[in-house]
Amino acid sequence: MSNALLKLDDVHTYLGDSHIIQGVSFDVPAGKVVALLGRNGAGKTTTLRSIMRMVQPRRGRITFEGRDLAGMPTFGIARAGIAFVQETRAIFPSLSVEENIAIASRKGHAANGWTMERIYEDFPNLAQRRNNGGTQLSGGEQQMLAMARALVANPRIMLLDEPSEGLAPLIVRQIADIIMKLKQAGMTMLLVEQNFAMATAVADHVIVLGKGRVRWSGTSEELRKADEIRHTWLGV
Ligand SMILES: Nc1ncnc2c1ncn2[C@@H]1O[C@H](COP(=O)(O)OP(=O)(O)OP(=O)(O)O)[C@@H](O)[C@H]1O
Repeated sequence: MSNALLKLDDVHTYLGDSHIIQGVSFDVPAGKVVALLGRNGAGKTTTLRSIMRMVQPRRGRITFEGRDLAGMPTFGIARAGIAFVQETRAIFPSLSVEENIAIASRKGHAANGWTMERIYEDFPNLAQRRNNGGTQLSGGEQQMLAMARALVANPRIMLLDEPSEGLAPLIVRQIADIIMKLKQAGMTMLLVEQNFAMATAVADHVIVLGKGRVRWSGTSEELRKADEIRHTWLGV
């Protein structure tokens, strides 16, 4: 596919002696949201960490805009335009909301034009709390701040690791709305989720991962009808 912004081709990753990712291949086309679903331990986070080269795949190729990421350090991959919003949300607790965003700000792909002003328009909760410390935020606000910090680096693609984790349903809906808004603004996203309803509501395409392999892929609509796949690999 010529419009694949990010491409994984037969990726194998080991953690210690365990063969965690066993030949994973998929594409993330520009402007689309691809969801990576699977049970606990299926290898979703390890896939994201392989893309960022926080772990080194032993075999296979990962290309971004046609360029092989092998041998690149994690910071180089981030600078090339891949933003990773980790489950830990990695907020600096001693800094204010505004300072957290400011230090992450970078021109990056300026055409995207994510500035502090634009962040405050799209994340009114953060605007209200701009002078609050990172630790004074709710879980949902911390997730929004983590996403805002990724956006102001003006990436080409965002990797989101379980943004809904630990959040109340109402807040999950707010996060889903933000993801939809980003998609409408043209942002490409690879979304790792446990929340089936949320992920299928926002994704154009779904990859089901099970025991380190791609077990199924298709549209959200198709997955809702694929009862056996859902039961076997997702438990929903
Ligand atoms: N250092 C390690 N050595 C061996 N196995 C590990 C190590 N770290 C994690 N694992 C195992 O790797 C597997 C994949 O983990 P991974 O975090 O990628 O799964 P996941 O699908 O993202 O699940 P989760 O939702 O729990 O993060 C798990 O079974 C985990 O127990």
